[in-house]
Amino acid sequence: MNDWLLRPTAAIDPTARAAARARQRQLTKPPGALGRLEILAEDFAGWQGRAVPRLERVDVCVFAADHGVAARGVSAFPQAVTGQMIANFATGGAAVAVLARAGDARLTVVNLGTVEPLPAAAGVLDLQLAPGSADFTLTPALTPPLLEAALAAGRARVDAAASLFIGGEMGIGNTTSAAAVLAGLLDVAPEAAIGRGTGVDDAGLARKREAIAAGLARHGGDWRALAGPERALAVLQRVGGLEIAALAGAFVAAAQAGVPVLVDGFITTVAALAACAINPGTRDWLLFAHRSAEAGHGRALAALEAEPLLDLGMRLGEGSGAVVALSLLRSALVVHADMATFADAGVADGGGGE
Ligand SMILES: O=C(O)c1ccc[n+]([C@@H]2O[C@H](COP(=O)([O-])O)[C@@H](O)[C@H]2O)c1
Ligand SMILES: Cc1cc2nc[nH]c2cc1C
Repeated sequence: MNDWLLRPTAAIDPTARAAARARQRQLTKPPGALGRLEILAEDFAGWQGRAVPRLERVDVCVFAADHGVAARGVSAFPQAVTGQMIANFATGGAAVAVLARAGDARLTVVNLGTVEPLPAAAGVLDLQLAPGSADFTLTPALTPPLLEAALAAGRARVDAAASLFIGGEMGIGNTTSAAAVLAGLLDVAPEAAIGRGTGVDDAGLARKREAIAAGLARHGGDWRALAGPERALAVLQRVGGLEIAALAGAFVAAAQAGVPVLVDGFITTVAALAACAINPGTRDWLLFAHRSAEAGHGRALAALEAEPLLDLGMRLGEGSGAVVALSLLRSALVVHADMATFADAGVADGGGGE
């Protein structure tokens, strides 16, 4: 079954982290003057087990799926957009594709299940596990075997040779599913978890709240007595979605493989919250790229004690915010690696500590 999910995550190397910190003090700048960039370099040193870490290969994987709950009128866009955007990722016109190209990251697109099967498209891994998830106001979103297959599909996209994994998602209706997962994991009211997604009006927002309330009323009893991994898996199965589960599986697998993850926006952060509930060691391998404009993201970030790098008012998903933040990581690691030390440059140091 899902035994792999509970296997230990990789260890962080405290010696390499300390060596990176010592190196930061020798670089030609006042101590701490590069702020959070210094911490990022130290984080990567601990993850990579070397004082001078490098971003050699960045993998971006966009997981796409349809959502039965879209039938409740919870999105500003028609369901067909999920499949249409999959093609746009593959042909390179979507934001994340453009950004990945510019940012020297490798993009993979995985279709986990759309209502309309995709025409064969070059560059898409078309798994089509099911025609999307079921409408969770009526039945569980996923069957247990589908949940297992989606988690495994995420795991299969993680390559231990990558220096960084970015998970993206695409799925019309998925802010409703993600909000339901968030509400289920944290036991918060739908109001605290929802936002306008692709831009629903007040009536659409009310339909989202009602759909989530109906989902919680129908399924909440199945998980309320549970805790830890059992609860997270029950929530994902009852009210989640294929791409949310795949992201959670990928995040756990990345932490187990020793590959750090740069988490994107609302849906991916909810998947990260589920991943950490399933396997708490996952948290040590997560960095958070940005604060999405989606109301509800703050709740998920707070639960993970995450302080994202950027706040740009983005709410696109796809992994786009994470690929934007990738340039910050590159800056952090290049100054750490290539700046002159006080000794190299013949610059007088301050003589003291931080
Ligand atoms: O990542 C985010 O923070 C985010 C916030 C709002 C919307 N989205 C994207 O918009 C789609 C879901 O919106 P909706 O309104 O259909 O639920 C889905 O494809 C997501 O990638 C993503
Ligand atoms: C056009 C469009 C692009 C997206 N990318 C991620 N979610 C999306 C939703 C829409 C509607």
